[in-house]
Amino acid sequence: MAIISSKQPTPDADDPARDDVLPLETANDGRKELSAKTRTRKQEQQLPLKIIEDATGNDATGTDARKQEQQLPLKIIEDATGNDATGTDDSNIKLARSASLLQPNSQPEERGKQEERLRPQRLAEYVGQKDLKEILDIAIRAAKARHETLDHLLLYGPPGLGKTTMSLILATEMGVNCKITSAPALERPKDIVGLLVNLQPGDVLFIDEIHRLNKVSEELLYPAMEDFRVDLTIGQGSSARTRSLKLQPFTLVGATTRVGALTSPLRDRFGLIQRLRFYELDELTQIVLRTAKLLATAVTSEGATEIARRARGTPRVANRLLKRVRDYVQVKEMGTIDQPIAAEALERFNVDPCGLDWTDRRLLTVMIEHFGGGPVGLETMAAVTGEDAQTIEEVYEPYLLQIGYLNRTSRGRIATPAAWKHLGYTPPSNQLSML
Ligand SMILES: Nc1ncnc2c1ncn2[C@@H]1O[C@H](COP(=O)(O)OP(=O)(O)OP(=O)(O)O)[C@@H](O)[C@H]1O
Ligand SMILES: [Mg+2]
Repeated sequence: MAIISSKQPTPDADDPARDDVLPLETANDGRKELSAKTRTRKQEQQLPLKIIEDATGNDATGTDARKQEQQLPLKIIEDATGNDATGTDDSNIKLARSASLLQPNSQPEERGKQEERLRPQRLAEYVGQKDLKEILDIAIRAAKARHETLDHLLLYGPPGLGKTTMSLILATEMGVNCKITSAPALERPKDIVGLLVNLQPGDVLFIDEIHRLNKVSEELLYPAMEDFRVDLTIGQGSSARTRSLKLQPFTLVGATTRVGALTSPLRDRFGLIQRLRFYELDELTQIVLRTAKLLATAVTSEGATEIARRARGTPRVANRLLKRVRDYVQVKEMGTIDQPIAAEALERFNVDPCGLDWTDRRLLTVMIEHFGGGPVGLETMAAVTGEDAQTIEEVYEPYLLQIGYLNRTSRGRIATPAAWKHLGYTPPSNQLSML
């Protein structure tokens, strides 16, 4: 299976051995700057360095930090007390780790061969997403019976829910190759043309982050998707001519976390548009049990459920938590992972029993303490917490909505009584009437 991966590994900010991850201090303007005491010469040249994590959850600390700073809304990992969690102090490192443990975005070490091993290979092995599986099963059977390619498919939903995995499964089920790329790797027209002309009959072309395609690449895709041809302009000025190249029939699978950011001409060219939803507890438990088997790790079903409960409805997080618990059990020579052991290990990593990370908790706490639980507008939340509004909306709110801790109303966001209780507050009696 040909895989063209465009994702570059990012440096690991969690690694305490890294000399470019330094303790931070809060500057007068409330932003974080490197502590003068701990600057090295290398870092002196890079100042100001204040990025620990970008809005996608990827580590942005390092030599590219300034470049990234210009492009992305940024976030600094802080602990629950509002202090930076990036210092050399052990507890701070642990907090920074737990924040990234619960981030659904993939981390560098999750893009290797070992991770590929954990992906289900066939539709029958793919746990959950019942409706999606049914629809795709019918589409696959029909396409196979007619000896045609599958319709183009757009998969959208939060990170880590199985979009890439599903795309690979589709190719396997259809008995074709899957070529994987992502929109940022298709900057120049020749990148996408090169990919398209090299497709074999029936191939699946998977484009991740498809909402980030630039206009030129997107327009090259239109005739490719509709008529399996690509229109090229050869020459310049008055001698310029357009030539059409015929392509092999193929299936485009686009994946995005932001379906609203797709242009409508692109969206309309997909025959199937499917949303992936967060996984239920029993589905995630099955995923943990399956992964444990592949990793030859002994776990009871109660232990698996305990891990699943804290995994934010996301298989990638579930697999990551299982691996951390496995490490813990190995170091402590504990044997089978049962419920108390899983709970103990995850407590040590500061993973909340509901899978909240400290930003989730802070958002809810601010709503409760400063706004009586809401309603409060998104922009106000962003201003008060220092988080980027888009990040709140796309990364944090979906899970809080899913577990019923947050409600969106026309007047703003409301923390539900369940959120009050989870954080140790007593909800006011008028809270229910607000919902
Ligand atoms: N339905 C599932 N059953 C079992 N494991 C799954 C399932 N969905 C995802 N996984 C596991 O979760 C991991 C993440 O899945 P995947 O990479 O497909 O997510 P994604 O939606 O493409 O994420 P991103 O938006 O970050 O690209 C995979 O390594 C896979 O092992
Ligand atoms: Mg993916």
